[in-house]
Amino acid sequence: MSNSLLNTINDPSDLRSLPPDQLEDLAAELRRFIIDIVATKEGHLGASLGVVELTIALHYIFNTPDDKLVWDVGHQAYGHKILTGRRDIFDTNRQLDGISGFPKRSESIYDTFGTGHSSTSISAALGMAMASKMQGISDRRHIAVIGDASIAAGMAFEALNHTGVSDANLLIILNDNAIGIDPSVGALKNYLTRIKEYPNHRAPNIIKALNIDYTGPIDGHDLPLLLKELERIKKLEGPHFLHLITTKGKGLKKAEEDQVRYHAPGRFDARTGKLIPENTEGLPPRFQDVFGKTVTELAGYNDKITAITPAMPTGSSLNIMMKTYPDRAFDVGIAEQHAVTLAAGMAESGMIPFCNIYSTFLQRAYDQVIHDVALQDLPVIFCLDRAGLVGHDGATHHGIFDLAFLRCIPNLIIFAPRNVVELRNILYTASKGLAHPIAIRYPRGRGRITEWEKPFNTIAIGKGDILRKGNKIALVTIGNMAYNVQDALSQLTKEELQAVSHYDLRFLKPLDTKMLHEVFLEHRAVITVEDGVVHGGMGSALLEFAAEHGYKTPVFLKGIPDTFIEHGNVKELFRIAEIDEMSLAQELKQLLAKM
Ligand SMILES: Cc1ncc(C[n+]2csc(CCOP(=O)(O)OP(=O)(O)O)c2C)c(N)n1
Ligand SMILES: CC(=O)[C@@H](O)[C@H](O)COP(=O)(O)O
Ligand SMILES: [Mg+2]
Repeated sequence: MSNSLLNTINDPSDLRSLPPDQLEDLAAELRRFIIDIVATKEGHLGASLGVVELTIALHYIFNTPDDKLVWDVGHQAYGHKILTGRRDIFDTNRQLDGISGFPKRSESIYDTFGTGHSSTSISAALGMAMASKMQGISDRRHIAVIGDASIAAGMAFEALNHTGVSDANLLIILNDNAIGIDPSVGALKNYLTRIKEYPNHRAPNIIKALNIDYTGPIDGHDLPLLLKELERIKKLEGPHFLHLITTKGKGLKKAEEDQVRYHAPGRFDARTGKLIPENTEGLPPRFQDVFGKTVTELAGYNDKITAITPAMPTGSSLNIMMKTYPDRAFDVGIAEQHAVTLAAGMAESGMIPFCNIYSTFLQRAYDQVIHDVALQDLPVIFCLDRAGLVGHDGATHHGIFDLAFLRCIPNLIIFAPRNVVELRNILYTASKGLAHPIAIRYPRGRGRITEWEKPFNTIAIGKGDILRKGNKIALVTIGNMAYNVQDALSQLTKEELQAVSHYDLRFLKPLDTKMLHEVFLEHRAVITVEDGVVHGGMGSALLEFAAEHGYKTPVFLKGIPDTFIEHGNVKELFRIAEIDEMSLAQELKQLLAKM
């Protein structure tokens, strides 16, 4: 297929000059363009394919960028990027120094609001619409496009509640494909299914009941119908809600058939859609799978064990337990705040809840961790997946703040396993019952240990590990940073190596004070290495310890600097943060040369 239409569109004004009867051909070209690039460059696929017609219709009918368009999550905005001046650089999507996989204000005037975390679009677009009113701009339109899984989150409900009493010019478009990453859940999903199946049934319409004008449900792939509806709604004042039914993965048969797998499928054959299998034979397991398998195994020994995920059963591998023990493992939808307090409630009633949340999404539930869990000292077991630098999702998704924002919370134990065996053992230790809540943070992807299904061992709370002893410099790491340091050490000479100790702190809280006294008493310099922000994280904890005990030993903090780290592969990002093996080896050599 040639891109004869797509190649003429350098921004939406070019699109608006096309006659409407060419838009369906354009949709086919745009869909093919997305498939061809994502097939080799990877990224999110199904969501963008599902909104191709909507994307064209929005930019055709509305006067973007003057009219403001906000995409929720933003993983479906590839078509939007391609039509708004980024066609020729779309092959850099999610790569180091390339464009972001999400809308980003610094990237384009068409990206009105940065996203990545879900359910923000209605609030943001309502804010813009209210601002337009206050500024006397009456002809500007504001549109939020939100998915059926994202609209079920608390924040979206809060925004709808406000929208219903506002006279702002806001159009909320619900892109309802009945799936998030995994199938959508909950009573709202059931309600949406009912109104799709029986559009004329007499149950009160929730949206209308909130005083918001409702249209739909209509077929979101029917371009002429979409154009007609948007043209009509555009002329109306006040808040409106348009309910679209779409198919995630539309236009690529395999993506339509296996919507979970094709949310972000990795590499695939652009013609057939067939996945290009990764050769994983002999590779160590992913941290998430060790979590999923171990928690399921533990649940088999103890029927008080429960587990919760806010909308990430596949990503967290909790789907393993959900299959085996469907009565004790719950997907609560995109509802991180609820997930945390639900776990607190279960802990209060004597259950042993494992609450698995991606580190970055726990940011949503900070107050719940403090107010509902830690303050009441309820022994919830937080399993924080995707901690540290996650790679291509970039700044919105790196789990780099957790150590800093959790460290200041009383009662909370904080542990980072350096490998999957430690992860397995801490899950076991926590399942036996702790006196306090615990946060266990572990990274995206695979570790280095293949043999992981060993008999369980109890981990002593607050106890670090001495990995090697030297006499001049103490390296202190947490979590899988131990391996970056081990790789750096392999680059030292024998003589240099003798001067270096390596300590794995393991517990950021409570600190292993005995080990830390040894660190400060027996070395002339300390280097801390963490895959979290340096301000407030493990390095800061050691500085506080040193100050409290009057140690004057210089401490050098290595970690994520005070800037947002963008997207790229994890190795590239380690390099940027200077916590890769080369940077660490260089730092060590320079320091040793001065001693
Ligand atoms: C706060 C938050 N929690 C979880 C996620 C992970 N996540 C990304 S997309 C997605 C599903 C979104 O589903 P939906 O809104 O229906 O959009 P679709 O993918 O179907 O277009 C989830 C759970 C997120 N981005 N933000
Ligand atoms: C858009 C979004 O938030 C998710 O799709 C996220 O990209 C998943 O990340 P993982 O690939 O690490 O599960
Ligand atoms: Mg959806």
